Amino acid sequence: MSKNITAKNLNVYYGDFLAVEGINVEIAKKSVTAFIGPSGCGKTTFLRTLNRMHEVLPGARVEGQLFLDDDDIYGPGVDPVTVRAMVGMVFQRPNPFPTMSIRENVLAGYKLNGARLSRSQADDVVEGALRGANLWNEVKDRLDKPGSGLSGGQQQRLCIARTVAVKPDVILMDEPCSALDPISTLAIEDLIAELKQEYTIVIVTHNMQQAARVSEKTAFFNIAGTGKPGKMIEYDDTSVIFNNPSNEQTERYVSGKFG
Ligand SMILES: Nc1ncnc2c1ncn2[C@@H]1O[C@H](COP(=O)(O)OP(=O)(O)OP(=O)(O)O)[C@@H](O)[C@H]1O
Repeated sequence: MSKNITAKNLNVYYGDFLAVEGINVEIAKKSVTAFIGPSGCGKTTFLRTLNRMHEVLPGARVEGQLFLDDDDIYGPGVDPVTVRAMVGMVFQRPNPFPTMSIRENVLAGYKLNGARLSRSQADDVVEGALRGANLWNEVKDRLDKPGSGLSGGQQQRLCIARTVAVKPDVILMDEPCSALDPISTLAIEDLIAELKQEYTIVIVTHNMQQAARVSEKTAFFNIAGTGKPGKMIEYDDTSVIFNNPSNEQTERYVSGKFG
């Protein structure tokens, strides 16, 4: 249910523009890895290559290899839709489907995949996913009410429930708390700590305290200047990145001297 991620010599383009260059990284299963770095250094771009979301933009492409365990997700004949079922994504703004009920939102992935569930199977999926997202107790009496009627923090947990419902191997989170208040943020951080027991989690965050709180490993990205590609400068245990980084750029960034 959880897979290792390995990138080998990965370059990421928007048309002719090389946005991210030369990524080599191994991310262990059942762990949380944070991507940090200044704006525009390619964190989101690289994150979106991990489930082949990048290529939905016209002209966007990837060079190199990206493995989930031993399978290259960019290998010949691999269906991006299958990859996206294995690698779920949670976005910056909670985005439940506004016309769907809470229950329908949780089941949306099954519907998209064309799976047919009996009523009792669907009930089990809904309860399991909402429990997994620490939302069950708050919504169990209003499953048929619209998902858009929940608070922002609850909506984000609903989006996490929708993601875990289809049992992915990896969960990608792109600044999942940036639109949330501090209490909801802590609820999501607690949830991340629980989810890592089952999933490989990669999170982009601008909040360095958050990276320090939730992740075991941190990757620092940087960019040499406008128009230059973003690079992964240093990747290590989170405690090393924040307390004793080996690269001077990392040290300057985590100590607040730039960015
Ligand atoms: N759709 C796009 N088309 C062309 N270039 C893009 C597109 N999206 C991003 N870029 C460029 O790719 C580079 C990396 O952007 P990206 O959004 O990945 O950075 P980031 O580190 O996630 O930034 P932020 O922290 O501000 O979200 C930037 O130069 C950006 O302008």
